Amino acid sequence: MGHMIRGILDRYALDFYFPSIQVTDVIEVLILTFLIYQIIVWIKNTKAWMLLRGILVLAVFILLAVIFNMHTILFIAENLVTVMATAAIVVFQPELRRGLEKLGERKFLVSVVPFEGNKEKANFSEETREGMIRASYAMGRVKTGALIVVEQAIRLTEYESTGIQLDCLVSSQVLINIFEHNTPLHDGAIIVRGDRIVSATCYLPLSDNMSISKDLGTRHRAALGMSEVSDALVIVVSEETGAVSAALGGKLYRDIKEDELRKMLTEIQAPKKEEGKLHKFWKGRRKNEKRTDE
Ligand SMILES: Nc1ncnc2c1ncn2[C@@H]1O[C@H](COP(=O)(O)OP(=O)(O)OP(=O)(O)O)[C@@H](O)[C@H]1O
Repeated sequence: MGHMIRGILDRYALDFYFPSIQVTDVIEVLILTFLIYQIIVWIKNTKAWMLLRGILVLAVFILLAVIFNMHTILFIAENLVTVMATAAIVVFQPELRRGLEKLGERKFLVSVVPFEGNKEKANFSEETREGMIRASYAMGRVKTGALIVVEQAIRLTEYESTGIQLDCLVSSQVLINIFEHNTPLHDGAIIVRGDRIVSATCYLPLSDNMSISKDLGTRHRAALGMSEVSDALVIVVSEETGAVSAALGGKLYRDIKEDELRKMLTEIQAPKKEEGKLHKFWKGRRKNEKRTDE
């Protein structure tokens, strides 16, 4: 039996080419699979999906031009390839940047490099969350405009530096005071990191989303823009209507109720649930420091 199998193998199998597979080859395949998967997900979730469909339509036209020997179309297509590649990079700069930032995000790193998970993430406490909610709806009732950026894994240092540096615990009173009309800090956005306000009067990038409602002005566009280039949750209170909205992941959730905002704020830092209560209470405070609403 053994002789028979060996005979069959000698006769047929030896004609095949079996490359020797090294460990690095397996790693290479895994890396490529992962990258291709990420690129496909990225394409699906961004404007790049529309670009891809556009490219497919163009490809069909070019194929027809090849089949029917349309030289002029082929000449134009050949010369436009480089220009179009450069244009795509310029048009999709925010998405490309977001994609690269995502690679560096802690959530992603934790799954690949386990020790990253031990690093401190600037989470906020329940008091901070409630302070932000209370202040937002209190400002909404008296139609005071506000823009609150709640930082997550992506550091917003670049935007922080456009404003006035602060270092103070979040409380509803402080927030209401900051956004009070005709005060030096009311214009622009504030950035909240963990339990502290780190900057006020910050300038945020404006979204160029064409589908955003025409009745929304630059405050809402800035909130949406910030959520497109980062993982931050941006709370916006309209000066015109008093409505509270929130922008997250490039989407604007308009005129949301208190409970919805609470849910969003809770969900963005879901892993925090595992932490001890005492740790939550003290995080972000200096020794003997108290909130104004305590
Ligand atoms: N790029 C920006 N970054 C930060 N804040 C901004 C930015 N653009 C506008 N703002 C804030 O928004 C205010 C202007 O709001 P505007 O009335 O244009 O917006 P809106 O979306 O219609 O909001 P509202 O409903 O409150 O009127 C500015 O005074 C400023 O405080």
